[in-house]
Amino acid sequence: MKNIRNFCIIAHIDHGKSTLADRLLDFTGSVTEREKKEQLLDSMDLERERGITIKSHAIQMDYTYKGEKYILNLIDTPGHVDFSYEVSRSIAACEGALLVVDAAQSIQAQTISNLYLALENDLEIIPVLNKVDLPSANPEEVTDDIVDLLGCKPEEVIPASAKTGIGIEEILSAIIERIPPPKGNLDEPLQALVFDSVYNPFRGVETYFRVVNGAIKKNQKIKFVATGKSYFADEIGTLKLTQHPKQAISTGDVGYLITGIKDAREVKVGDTITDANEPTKNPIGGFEDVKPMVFAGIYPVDTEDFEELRSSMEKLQLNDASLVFAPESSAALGFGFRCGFLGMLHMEIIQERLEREFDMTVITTVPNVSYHAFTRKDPDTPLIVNNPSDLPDPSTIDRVEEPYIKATIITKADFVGNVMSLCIEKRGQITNQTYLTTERVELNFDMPLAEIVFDFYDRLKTVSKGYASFDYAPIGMRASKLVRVDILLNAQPVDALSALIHFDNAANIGKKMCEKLKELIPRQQFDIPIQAAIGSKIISRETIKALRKDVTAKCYGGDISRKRKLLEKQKKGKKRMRQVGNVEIPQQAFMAVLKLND
Ligand SMILES: Nc1nc2c(ncn2[C@@H]2O[C@H](COP(=O)(O)OP(=O)(O)OP(=O)(O)O)[C@@H](O)[C@H]2O)c(=O)[nH]1
Repeated sequence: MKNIRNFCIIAHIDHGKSTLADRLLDFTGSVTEREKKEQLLDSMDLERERGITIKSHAIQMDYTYKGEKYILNLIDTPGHVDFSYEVSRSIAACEGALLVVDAAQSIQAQTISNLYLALENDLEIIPVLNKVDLPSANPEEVTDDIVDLLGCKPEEVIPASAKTGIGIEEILSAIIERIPPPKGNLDEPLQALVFDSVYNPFRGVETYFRVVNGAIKKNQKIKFVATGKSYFADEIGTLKLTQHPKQAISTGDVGYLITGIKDAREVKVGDTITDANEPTKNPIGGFEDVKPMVFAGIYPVDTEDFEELRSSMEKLQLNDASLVFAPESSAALGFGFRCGFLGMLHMEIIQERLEREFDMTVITTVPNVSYHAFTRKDPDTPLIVNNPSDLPDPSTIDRVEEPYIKATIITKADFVGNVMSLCIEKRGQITNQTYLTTERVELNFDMPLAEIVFDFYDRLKTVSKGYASFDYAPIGMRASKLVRVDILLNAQPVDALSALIHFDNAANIGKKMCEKLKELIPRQQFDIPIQAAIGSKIISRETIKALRKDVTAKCYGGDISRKRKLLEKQKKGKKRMRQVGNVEIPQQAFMAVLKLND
């Protein structure tokens, strides 16, 4: 055990976490040339394309230092706020962390939020100043920033380049010298922390764990504490680039477990694995059931594909336990599902996977958060509203609560004014402002989560010319004056376009919605009035003028093949349109509310 080191890499997005991981694997000889791929730890196609690590994995390296053999377990952490609970459990499985900071970008919002998570778990922090090879690098200044942030000595910051290999050996020495070996007792009953799981269509769910006390043995009968279910450990082993089956994994070490579980929901990140016959009395703390934060309706473009969509969603859920869904019906869209996601990125991933892996064409409605409505009749019991159209009659409502977050934004001093105006417009209340240096400022706001879902990232980037980083954490529910704004097309309410909006912004947003929809909905053969309403009160109106649209008119009947081509083209253009009443609505229109400021 004294020769084991468990560590993770924490960094702001793009500061070089994956590249550094690759370099460490290279240097310790954990990868053969043949196995070398550019981003070794990111295995899902989608991840590779997006360049972000969505699912955390672990990898074991052997390294000889001063004549002694060491086992280094690198636990990879996802780099996006949607997956912050998984990050926290990966961090909990380690004794130390490499804090990677880009020498040109310095400290960013995610650097700080991840650092706090690591400090809460008492991790030893090794600061790494990455990308020193860049001409734009500012090593002295950024080292000062790191020293200020951590209160460490300048010589503790390791200058490195994950690209050229500078500093890699120093990092490995620091991992061994500075990170303490795991503590724990081999004679106690088994206690292992689940920090990740991956679905494998052939072998079932692979559970990644860190043994805190005792040992896990092949064929042992084990139990998951939170779910209460027992299984046999069919296979256990350590993770190199491939899996290496073992007879036992002991205190302090990291490994994988295969039990034949076929449903991802049976393995919960943060759960404790113990012996079924001699269970531990102390499950590992910090377990939470992950709760979806963002909801949206997903509907098949072709109403006949509902059952196929259901089976695709069920299959997706088998390997992504954080996806939740329930059937719903919409007057406008027919039968579909109300789905819960960890965040906006998670939602995009699910939508893309439905299309790529299951060949489904779907319509997604405007995402919203989960509200609590309290009625006058029963002002103590919250009614959970995951769909704006489920909000009870306003006359019966006592109050509505919405989820709030604490936002951390780091920007340049020049942009503080812009960022503040944006956050205030988004109903934020500033709670703190700290100058990290004379140039860089950290701002904290309490804000409604719903405002982040709506176009916040893009606006933040624009107002700060790209010089702002952003991270957030939920801080609970707060009462807000929210009203439901409905949209009527041709005098027919389209439930899928309803949104809950703060009373003060309702008139403005209603108006912008109507204008945006006018842009997005193609002209048809009759006038289409677009109205926004609160209850029975119309707050805004636009009209789409009629157009007799005959795409073949230009062809003078001459060339038939050209005519056919045009008709084909028109047919294709119809994909992702939904007929609501007698109006055709394209997919973008359902997301219009997200794009009001374009
Ligand atoms: N010049 C230079 N570029 C680097 C260095 N390390 C990483 N990069 C580049 O920086 C970019 C981001 O690196 P990644 O390793 O993907 O960053 P990451 O932190 O893993 O990013 P996420 O997985 O998206 O969180 C890539 O284009 C790398 O090639 C370095 O030391 N020097």
